[in-house]
Amino acid sequence: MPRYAIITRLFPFEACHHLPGHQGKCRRPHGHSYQLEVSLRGPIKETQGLSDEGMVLDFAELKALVNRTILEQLDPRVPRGPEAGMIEQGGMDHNDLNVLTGIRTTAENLVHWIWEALVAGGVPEEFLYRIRLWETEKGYVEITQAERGQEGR
Ligand SMILES: Nc1nc2c(c(=O)[nH]1)N=C([C@H](O)[C@H](O)COP(=O)(O)OP(=O)(O)OP(=O)(O)O)CN2
Ligand SMILES: [Zn+2]
Repeated sequence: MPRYAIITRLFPFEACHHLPGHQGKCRRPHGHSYQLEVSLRGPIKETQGLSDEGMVLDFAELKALVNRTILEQLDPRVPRGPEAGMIEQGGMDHNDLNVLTGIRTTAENLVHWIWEALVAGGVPEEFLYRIRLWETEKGYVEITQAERGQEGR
């Protein structure tokens, strides 16, 4: 019987967003120091002599996957979308999650967007265990297979 484990790596990033129509302060553009936590659950590899013997997935591989599929698009030095020109004209110098994702950027919606981006980027969905996104130091949203409607698949 294979032994299983859950591995988690943290990915801090800076970005701005706003929530149109929000009754509080969040309707205006503002920045957050987000902290993304990506957790995978899988069998511990047992093949002797391989670099990843005793691992579910090398943290370096997980880092490369998340960088490629999510964080490289969020790099504030890489403006995206039609608003990119604003930066040269003295506009926002953070990535704007509203522009990048095209969704209403609540933390709830963002964790589902991140889940889907990771799967589209090649992370096997059955290995995705939890996506947790800290929007502030005090508040986070997380989803697991259950919230994706995939428990027991
Ligand atoms: N369920 C959710 N509620 C809120 C979200 C969200 O994504 N999901 N987002 C916001 C805003 O983006 C806001 O920037 C963060 O809210 P809040 O915790 O109120 O921010 P502060 O840390 O600045 O709170 P203080 O109490 O003023 O320190 C709002 N709600
Ligand atoms: Zn916010």
